[in-house]
Amino acid sequence: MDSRFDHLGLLVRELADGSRVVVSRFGGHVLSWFAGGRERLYLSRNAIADGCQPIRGGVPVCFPQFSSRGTLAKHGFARTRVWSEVPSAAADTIHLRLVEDAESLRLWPRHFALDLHVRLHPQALDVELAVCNTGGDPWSVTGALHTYIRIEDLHATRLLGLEGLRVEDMLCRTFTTSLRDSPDLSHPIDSVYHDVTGPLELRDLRQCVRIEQSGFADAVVWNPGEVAAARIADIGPGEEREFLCVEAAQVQSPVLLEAGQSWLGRQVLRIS
Ligand SMILES: O=P(O)(O)OC[C@H]1O[C@H](O)[C@H](O)[C@@H](O)[C@@H]1O
Repeated sequence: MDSRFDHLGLLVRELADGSRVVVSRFGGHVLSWFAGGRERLYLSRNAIADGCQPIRGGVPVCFPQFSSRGTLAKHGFARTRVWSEVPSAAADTIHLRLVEDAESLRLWPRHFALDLHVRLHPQALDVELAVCNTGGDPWSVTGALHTYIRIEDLHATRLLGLEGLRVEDMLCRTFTTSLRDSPDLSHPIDSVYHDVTGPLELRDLRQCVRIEQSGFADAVVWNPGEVAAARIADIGPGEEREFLCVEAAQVQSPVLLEAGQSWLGRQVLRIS
């Protein structure tokens, strides 16, 4: 990891096998996961590290709104807030918390606690997001763990395990059933797959990453493709071929939490 992000409040865990995770308190954002001898997450060479704007890459937390499906800023505010570190008894775990403050209450007048646990295992990264309604009235949220997986070459990548699922193509604005064994990654993709239960498998020239999720009902697959990526300032030239976003998400059915209720969502990446 380069030093651009050092001022954001970085937390690091390392294991004896050389694996390592780096998490920023700004955004509650996993920036890097090094495992099996190489980096497994994409972090843009042009990522903005000004402590105000979202960081392009890693695992942004989208909360309390997914994308532009609501009145808040795109993907909500959690990815641009400074989270607090909570001491963890487990040496392999980073625990961060975000609760409401005057600014969040102005944007979204709800009392909440978000707890992010990032656990590093020898061949796996486990990211868990707990959402608690700490206020007196019910509310609902959408959101995601917006994971950018680093790949060798998008055009030689396949994402398996989505066949037969209901899919919303957000580019074509259609709902269909996914018939292919892998989505077509030679074109821009922005799709929400519903009711994901089984593991997904991302395969490229050098790796196989197994992606498991629980709590989150949906998986969003996103890559802007060459033309749109060229218009996104914080994606470096040609870098769109170096990542595929596979997001554990709650999009179709917002999570409704009564006062005092909690919800838990998790995504586990495992290399082999
Ligand atoms: O550029 P961002 O605000 O980080 O959003 C990046 C992307 O996130 C999700 O995957 C959405 O489905 C896309 O529509 C969006 O473009």
